[in-house]
Amino acid sequence: MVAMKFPGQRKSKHYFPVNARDPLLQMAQPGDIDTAYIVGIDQTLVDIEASVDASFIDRYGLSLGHSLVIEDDVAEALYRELTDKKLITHEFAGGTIGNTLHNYSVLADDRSVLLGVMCRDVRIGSYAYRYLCNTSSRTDLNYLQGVDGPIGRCFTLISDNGERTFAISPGMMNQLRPESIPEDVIAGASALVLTAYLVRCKPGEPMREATMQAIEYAKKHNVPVVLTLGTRYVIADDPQWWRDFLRDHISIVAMNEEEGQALTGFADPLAAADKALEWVDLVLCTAGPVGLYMASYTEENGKRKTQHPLLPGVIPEFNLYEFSRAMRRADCQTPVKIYSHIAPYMGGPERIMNTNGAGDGALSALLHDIAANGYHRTNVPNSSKHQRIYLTYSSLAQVCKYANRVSYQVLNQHSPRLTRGLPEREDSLEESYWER
Ligand SMILES: Nc1ncnc2c1ncn2[C@@H]1O[C@H](COP(=O)(O)OP(=O)(O)OP(=O)(O)O)[C@@H](O)[C@H]1O
Ligand SMILES: Nc1nc2c(ncn2[C@@H]2O[C@H](CO)[C@@H](O)[C@H]2O)c(=O)[nH]1
Repeated sequence: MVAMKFPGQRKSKHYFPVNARDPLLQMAQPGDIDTAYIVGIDQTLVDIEASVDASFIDRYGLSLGHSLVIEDDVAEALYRELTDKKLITHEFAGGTIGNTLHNYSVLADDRSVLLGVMCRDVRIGSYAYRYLCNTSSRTDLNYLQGVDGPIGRCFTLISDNGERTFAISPGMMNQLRPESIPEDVIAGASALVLTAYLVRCKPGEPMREATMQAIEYAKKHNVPVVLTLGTRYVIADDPQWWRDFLRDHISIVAMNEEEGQALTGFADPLAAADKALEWVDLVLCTAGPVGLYMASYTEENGKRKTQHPLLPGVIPEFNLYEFSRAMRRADCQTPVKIYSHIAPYMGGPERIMNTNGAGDGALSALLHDIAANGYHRTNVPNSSKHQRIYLTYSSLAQVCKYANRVSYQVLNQHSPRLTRGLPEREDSLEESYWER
């Protein structure tokens, strides 16, 4: 069996995946090597990207920056106008969790499992076909539930100012049934990944129940549940409902600063991340050109001081213990909160191709680190790294670096799905660095 690619070396200057050289790992018998994987649920969607003017958004009853579900007749009219005027620029496999799992599999060179629907009979050239062709071969699609109808379409409408507006034509994307959630697949996963979009379905559509079924299995088998928040409007509809949902079901939340504000009332991403720790164990909050923040818990006795400069913020010197590894609060005897921040990698790309999926990319990196921890724990259980039950393999500071690096990679390409893994050697580092 091939070993999973590990997230990075213990060196702070750069962050990229390399094969683990842990001698203990090499001693393990091949039969002992167990794989770690991530499972997620998504609405199976293709992104149909087009550049439009403001009047287009108004004409179809959409709302700028929002992701709205549209009726079939509106979708047909909209699609016809886009094709007639030749406005469609790209068509990709999409869906926020599909993207995240694909990116995870590309980064880890390892298995992820996608749960959702797929057309029972796939026609060559159809959107379903395109979805399958544009998903990593390491993403296991064998558990998809067959449906007799189309997958969803996500019209990704880019305005002159670069703002994206999503119009979702759902097709059969919300027809995933609770019986289609395999308990053993959830039980063996390092994490279950969900999006807030999953609970946005019409009465009678089973997606929400299927999601709740997966959450129930994850809780039963102590698998951390990860939620990414979608857009701020989904949260702003009923912030208290979401706070309760996080408190009751979620270990890890990923959001951008706007979603963070809708959830917590705090516009400052560090304040929002800190507030969210009331409900969950680990927070990833991306903040566009400001970079990203992470917040979590660790054991008082095991906390580690940073060697980086201390940073100012709503919590002074908040990054003091960022060299600590994240833990679930319930696994700490004396939990202490830890925080970290990182500015965009290399100051951000010279030219941003597309910010679509930059946040999802950051989440894939975090998931890779979590799965690497599960992999290492299974294969080297006596390692000092597992004296406590940690959530991440690396320190919060290191995970921030990795997440940030992956976001940069997504910003540098057009599609939200990585076309390849990170380079083994960063061009930005001088030759002597590699000669150690
Ligand atoms: N304008 C920018 N300049 C530099 N870096 C950026 C910029 N926008 C985004 N980034 C990088 O990408 C990361 C994620 O960006 P952002 O906060 O925009 O994600 P998001 O809104 O969740 O994206 P999406 O919902 O499309 O996945 C940031 O943490 C930062 O590292
Ligand atoms: N699952 C899901 N993904 C969405 C929705 N709206 C937008 N996205 C995805 O969000 C991604 C960008 O983060 C795009 O690739 C879209 O496909 C939705 O309602 N559900």
